[in-house]
Amino acid sequence: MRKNEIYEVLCLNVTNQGYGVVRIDGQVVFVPGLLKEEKARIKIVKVLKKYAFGKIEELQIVSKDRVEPKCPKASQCGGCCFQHLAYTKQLDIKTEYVRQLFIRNHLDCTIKDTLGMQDPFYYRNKAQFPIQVINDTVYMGFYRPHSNSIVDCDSCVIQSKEINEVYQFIKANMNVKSAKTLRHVLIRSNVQGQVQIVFIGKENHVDALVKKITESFKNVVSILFNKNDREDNVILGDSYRVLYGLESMHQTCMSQKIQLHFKSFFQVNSKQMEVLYLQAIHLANLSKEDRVIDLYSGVGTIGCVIAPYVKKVTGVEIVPEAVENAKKNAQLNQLSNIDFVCEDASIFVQKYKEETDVVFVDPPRKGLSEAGICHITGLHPKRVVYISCNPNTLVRDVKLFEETGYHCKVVQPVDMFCHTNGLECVCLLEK
Ligand SMILES: C[S@@+](CC[C@H](N)C(=O)[O-])C[C@H]1O[C@@H](n2cnc3c(N)ncnc32)[C@H](O)[C@@H]1O
Repeated sequence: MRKNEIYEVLCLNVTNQGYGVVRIDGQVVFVPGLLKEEKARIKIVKVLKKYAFGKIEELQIVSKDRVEPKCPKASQCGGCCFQHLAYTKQLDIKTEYVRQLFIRNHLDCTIKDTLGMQDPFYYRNKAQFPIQVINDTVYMGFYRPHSNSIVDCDSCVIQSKEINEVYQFIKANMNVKSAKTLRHVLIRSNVQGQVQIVFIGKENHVDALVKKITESFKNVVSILFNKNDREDNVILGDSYRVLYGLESMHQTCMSQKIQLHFKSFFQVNSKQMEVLYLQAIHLANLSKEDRVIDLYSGVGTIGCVIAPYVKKVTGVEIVPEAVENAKKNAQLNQLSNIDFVCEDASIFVQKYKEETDVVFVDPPRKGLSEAGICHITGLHPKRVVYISCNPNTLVRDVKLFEETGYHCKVVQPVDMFCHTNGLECVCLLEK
């Protein structure tokens, strides 16, 4: 097989990344956007040792599950790889992906169907728009897949309406001088419709724009400049200046008030966050006698939600601003049985000696370390509830838990990231 060759193919399956899978002379070829049972004329664009990539030239037989993407840029932007597929089928692909992962790893547990959204659009409460200036023209939008070039977008159908409105205003009023010193604009919204904006870059030339924004939008409650002159891909720098309002905004989770610093983590889908945490609480089967550890606690969202049902919660988080928020959130919600520690979670569990009934873990994508798992199981909790945004590291870690005598009973996938390849899972591990 060679680059630029044309083939007529039948799509056998779709991966969790939205790539159609075809076989040509026994070799696997991945074709972005092609759906199961579709026939197409494809062009080979890249040939590697074990597989190749193709692109659709002409669709000859179209799947009944194909839908018109709501976003005109869906096929160019790297954000949504499934907008062309009926939403219920997206959920099936996500469930099947998790099921196959567990089967391949010889893990015998119940994988439930993915819980999706009634309305899977305009759900995100956080967007990071990259900015570039090319030939004195400002480009803002999202990165193309596997690239640093920007697909210029005027709106995004998975971001909240408030984020879209403020983004469009910023884009329309951004001049070349300001844009040249910026890398990203981060915009967050909450369920009350309030908005926080963080301009990220080398120098602050946005004061005039900030004035225009605050004159035009009463719901913008916080604007910051975050200095980032790093050469790598890390979006936020260390130092910042508040340009308007405060450095935190408020969110809510299951009627708990959550103060959120712009550097702190918060689930990007507020509705599905509640679905996920309800599942986690259900699996944890909490009682008033339970002493709970909430590892990777962020701004204390899970801790604050479960505190009324248990004896005591200890949250552990590494980002100092998030821990500050978490302590404030305990006060805001009048919770006296919860405290927060600013420490690396695996170091904390290594030293911790107190009786523990339930451990919640909600780590970043890379999951837990082997030593961390060993120290968690060394506390002999009755139940571990593992929330994960990466099914691959979840499976790896579940295998390690199983080696120590904990058994994974059930995994519940929740679609937090509709139309994209992201997926959140919550699972219960018990002795
Ligand atoms: C997926 S978020 C979960 C946050 C929180 N449970 C929630 O629901 O909002 C992961 C959190 O782990 C924190 N984190 C990352 N590495 C850590 C470590 N080594 N020890 C403790 N916390 C860590 C991050 O700052 C982030 O707040």
